Amino acid sequence: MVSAHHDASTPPTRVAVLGAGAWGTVVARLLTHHVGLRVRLWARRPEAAEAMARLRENAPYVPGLRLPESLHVTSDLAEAVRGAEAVFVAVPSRGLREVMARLKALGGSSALVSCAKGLELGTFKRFSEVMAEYLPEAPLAALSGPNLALEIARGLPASATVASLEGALALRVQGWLNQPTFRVYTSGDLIGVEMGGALKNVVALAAGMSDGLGLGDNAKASLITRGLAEIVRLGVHMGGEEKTFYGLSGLGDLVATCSSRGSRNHLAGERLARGETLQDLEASRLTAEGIPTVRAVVVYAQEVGLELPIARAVYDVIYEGKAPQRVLGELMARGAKPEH
Ligand SMILES: NC(=O)C1=CN([C@@H]2O[C@H](COP(=O)(O)OP(=O)(O)OC[C@H]3O[C@@H](n4cnc5c(N)ncnc54)[C@H](O)[C@@H]3O)[C@@H](O)[C@H]2O)C=CC1
Ligand SMILES: O=C(CO)COP(=O)(O)O
Repeated sequence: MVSAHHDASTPPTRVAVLGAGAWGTVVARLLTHHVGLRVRLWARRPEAAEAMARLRENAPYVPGLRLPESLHVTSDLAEAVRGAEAVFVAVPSRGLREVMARLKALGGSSALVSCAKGLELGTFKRFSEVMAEYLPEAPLAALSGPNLALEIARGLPASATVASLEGALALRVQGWLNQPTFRVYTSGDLIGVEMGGALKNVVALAAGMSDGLGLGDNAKASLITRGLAEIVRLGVHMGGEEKTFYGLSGLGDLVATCSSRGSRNHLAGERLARGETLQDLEASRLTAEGIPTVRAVVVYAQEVGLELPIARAVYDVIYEGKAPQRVLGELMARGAKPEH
């Protein structure tokens, strides 16, 4: 692998990645490509950090990915973030507030880069908004795109968008992550990038149900396309720019997640189609961010009077116990209308 240029006379820049699941581990590995960076990866459980440091792999989450010696793995949060110019937050939504509260207690002036995808139930906040509650002074960015972690871990090509209201931060993160197999674009539309990443998971649940029921490629293409219409409707309502939803963090990620057998949201949809319930999915600890997100979306859409039939159908299966076959049938039976 070709390494990014670094002048040996300049001191290294420190960055931290929080969350040593699939995505945090792969983001940390991507960052180690830049020789000017010192990367620390924080794992919540000491035994997980110890095993990763010793074996130089994270077999439970990213089998086969070799962790370079330069990647420092620790379960000590203070050590992970000390002196870091930026902290990449890759914990799933269920751990976000707990981790942010701990970060706040440590103080610090790092920029924060949200790597997670979802919307908070109850507040309907994007994750960068949740982060800002704890560290209001921190410059914020979000990284999102068609980024199935296990493909990137195998060195397969992928691309992503880093969005920030602060152009210099987006450029900085782009410079750290860009490499021959990972092409990074910048954007100033933080809302659009985060909304696209959150909402594609809801459509992926529907696509997984459709695949699980064997409804075919025409049905799935219809769900992806009409799902995109719902993403644009809600995303623009929230303040995102329409064009962002046709970019990597919108359509790009939507296509990847809805078509992939490697997507956990798609898998959750397939399992629901096989008759499994929310309780079954929760018991298996599957990270499928579309599950909490769809609830947040449907509650919010009801409040503001937005029509989001696919999100509603997914919600009805997961939270109302309706049969996937029935709700997908009901989508087809809705009143006839113009496409646009
Ligand atoms: N896996 C992927 O391909 C991608 C995932 N993402 C997003 O990244 C986020 C993390 O997902 P993954 O890494 O895939 O999940 P994962 O299921 O692979 O790993 C989750 C990790 O978070 C840890 N964790 C769980 N609860 C925690 C808590 N309360 N505090 C701290 N750590 C906790 C777990 O121990 C585990 O190490 C999600 O929002 C996901 O949507 C984004 C892009 C790609
Ligand atoms: O966000 C992802 C791909 O970009 C990962 O999707 P899943 O969380 O459904 O696995």
